Parts: sequence; C-alpha cells; structure tokens
Amino acid sequence: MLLLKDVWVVDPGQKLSSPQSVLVKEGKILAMASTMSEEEVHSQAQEETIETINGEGKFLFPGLIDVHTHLREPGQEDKEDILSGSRAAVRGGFTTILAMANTQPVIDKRALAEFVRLQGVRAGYAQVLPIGTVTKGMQGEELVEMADMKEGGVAAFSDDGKNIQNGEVMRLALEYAKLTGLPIISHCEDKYLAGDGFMRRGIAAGRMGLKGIPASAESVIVSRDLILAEETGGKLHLAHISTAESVDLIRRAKARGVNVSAEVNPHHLIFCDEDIHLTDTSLKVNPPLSSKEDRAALIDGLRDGTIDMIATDHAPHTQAEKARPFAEAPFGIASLETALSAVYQHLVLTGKLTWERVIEAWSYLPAQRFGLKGGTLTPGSAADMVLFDPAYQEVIEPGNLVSKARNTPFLGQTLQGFPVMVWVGGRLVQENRRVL
Ligand SMILES: NC(=O)N[C@@H](CC(=O)O)C(=O)O
Ligand SMILES: [Zn+2]
Ligand SMILES: [Zn+2]
Repeated sequence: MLLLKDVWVVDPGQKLSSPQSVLVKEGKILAMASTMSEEEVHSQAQEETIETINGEGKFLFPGLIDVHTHLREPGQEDKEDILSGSRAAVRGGFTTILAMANTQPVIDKRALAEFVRLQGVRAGYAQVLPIGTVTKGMQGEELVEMADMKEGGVAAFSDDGKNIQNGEVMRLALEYAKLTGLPIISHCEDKYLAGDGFMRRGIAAGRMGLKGIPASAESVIVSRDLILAEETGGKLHLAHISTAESVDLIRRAKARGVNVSAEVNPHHLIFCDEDIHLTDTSLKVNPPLSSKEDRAALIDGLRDGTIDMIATDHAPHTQAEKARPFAEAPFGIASLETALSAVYQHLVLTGKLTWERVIEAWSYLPAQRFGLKGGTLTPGSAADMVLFDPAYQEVIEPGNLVSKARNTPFLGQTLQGFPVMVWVGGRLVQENRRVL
C-alpha cells in the first residue's frame, strides 16, 4: 500500500485542485481526502505495510494520454521503436500513448495492430494503443476493414502523415466511424496547396527565401472535414491544428453541434515561424510553425475549449536525416520527454494557460473523447499517476534522453518542472527522472 501525503492533486475529472492525501492499493486509487488521520489510513490499510511518500511542494495528476505519437515500429526502428518510445513516454509523464499508423508497413490490418499492441505490453511501460490507417496501404482510396481492426484493438483510424485527398473516401470513413464509434483523425493538408514548401508562407519564409506552405493548405481541408462530419455525424478528430483560421472554423462548427474534437501540439504553442533558422532543422515540422498571430489564436482556442486537447505529435528521426540541408531533412520534432516541461515553463508559468486546463487537455479529455480508461484519479480507477516537481531543473542532453531520437529544439537548454515519479497501474516505472 502506498500513501502520498500532502500532495497537490490536479484532477479535472473530479474538478479537484487542492492538497490531498492519496492511498493506492493493488494498482488502484483506494481513497483520497484533504485530511486523513493516522487512524483512517491504518483502518484502510488493514495491517498492510504502508510506504509513505511526502508529496509536499509537488503535484500529483492522472498520467497523461497522448493521442498522437509516432513510434516507428515496425520498419523504422533506427528512428524509434515501441520499447524506446514507451520508455520516453513514461519519462515525460505519459502513461498511455496512441501509436500512429504510418509505419513500414502501415498498420492497415488487424494482425499488424495486434503486433503493435503486444509490443507495447512486452515493453511494459506506457500503455500503447495502435491507430489503424483509414485506407489500405495509406493510399487514400480503399477503406480498411474497420470493424475487424477495432477487434484487434485500434483506438482510432488515421492516415496521418498524409491527407485523404478524396472527399468521398473521407465521407465514407466518417460514415463507418458511426458504426465503430472510433474517431477518424485527420491530417489536414491539401497537398496541392502545400506544394513542396517547408515552412509557413509569410514574412519569415520570404526573408529566408524558403518556399512557403500557405495557411489555407490546412484550413481548406479543416472546412471540408467539418462539413463531412456535420453531414454524416461521424466522429472527427483534427490533428495538429496550426492556424487561426482553423480555430475559427472549429469554433463555429462546435457552436452548430458538429461531432468534432481538435488537438494542438506544444511546439505550435511555444514557437513561431520567426524562430526558424536554416542551420537548425529541429524546428522543421509539419504542419509548419505559424505566425505569432496564429500562435495567439491557438492559445486562445485551447483556453476556451475550441481546441480540446494537447498532443505531442512525437516524430522521431535519426540524426543523420536531420543533419541534411533544411530543404531535404524530414519534418518532425521528437517531444515525448520535453513536451510537458516545455508547456509548464512556457505556458503555465507565464500565465497563458492554467495548470488545470493543461492536465484536462492532456489526460481527462483525451480519455473521454477516445473512450479510454484513465484520465482521472477517482477512487477505483487504475493508479496511472504522475508526481511532478515544479522546481526540478534539467539540462536537455543527448545522454539523458531515452528516446532514440535527438531532434528536439530544446537540446542544450534547461527546462524547469518535470515528472519525478510515474506509475502505470500502480507500478513505479520512473523515479527521479530514471526509467526503471
Ligand atoms: N509531424 C511531422 O512533421 N511528421 C510526422 C507526420 C505527421 O504528423 O504528419 C512524421 O511521421 O514524421
Ligand atoms: Zn500529420
Ligand atoms: Zn503525426
């Protein structure tokens, strides 16, 4: 039995943000109370030995649920694999991660989904839930066997990495989503409008002489998908929203009652196009970093609930690939180990977002929308929990990272506020920043 004493619990699912003592037994939250006397604890413990952790000055919250991570297994294990990725997850405070389907081969069959799920179980760190592709071979033409893949354990469907250009295929996918009840995650990018650009079209791109991707490449597809979700009633989730126009479109669709949710990535909340330098490909990401005005609209949208959740879009690549010239390096930022700290430091400590909203957006709401266990510390739920030390400082160095990837813009920087203990189902998997 575990007792976390006098810890500040942030649990939006219980509308709770206050000091509590928390008892954990057999992998589950047993009880939580703002005052718990010695006698009460002992009567709950019933002769069992109690391990006590003093949580003063620290936060305890439900393990984060990341609905958008690229783990690269099968096929590109030099970038990341399910073991290294799920270790990176628990180091960063995530206890459940959804693995994107753009692997090699892509996850378009039940057996492949089962493989990903089992590899996650074998690894034994964060719970890994596979995402299946929407279309066979991720070719954007023929739908996968969605019901069968649901049986195999997929949590959602997505051709992420590519947009489904054919509107009728997207409409059908949303039609089937009503039968499976699972979300269709859309990577909103009109490939013709995006062309072969590599950063957001605008003043910064012009100054650097880099080919730009217009904001409309995203918003045109956001508006198409919102119309199709409205027409079909299928569950739509919009990945990595990055423009003010998209936020506006989603806000208006939600007001009409469209079945849509949206996510934003930490890098789009923290950085903007002016931060990009030709010599540093770590900020080359898709969708590209947007203007300051877009960034402000994303923060507003997250604050008012137009954007429901935060997700990392952890996109690991090898150092050799990222060492190529800007135009040739792959898009993507590896972020599982830095995302929460970066958000804490850049958005919570600066007063742009409340800590409660961050936890809600990264744990409670993903669980609700994707129909997953977890996301709350309500007594009886699995003890997927994070103990977070707001004063802990760490220099982000290659030697500390457990992900195989190094493509983070925070390399060499000091971040403040880190998970210092993480439990999955009551089992301690990370302590003092070391994955056990
Ligand atoms: N976000 C990225 O820049 N890259 C992702 C693909 C994606 O999320 O669209 C990847 O798979 O590397
Ligand atoms: Zn994408
Ligand atoms: Zn992605």
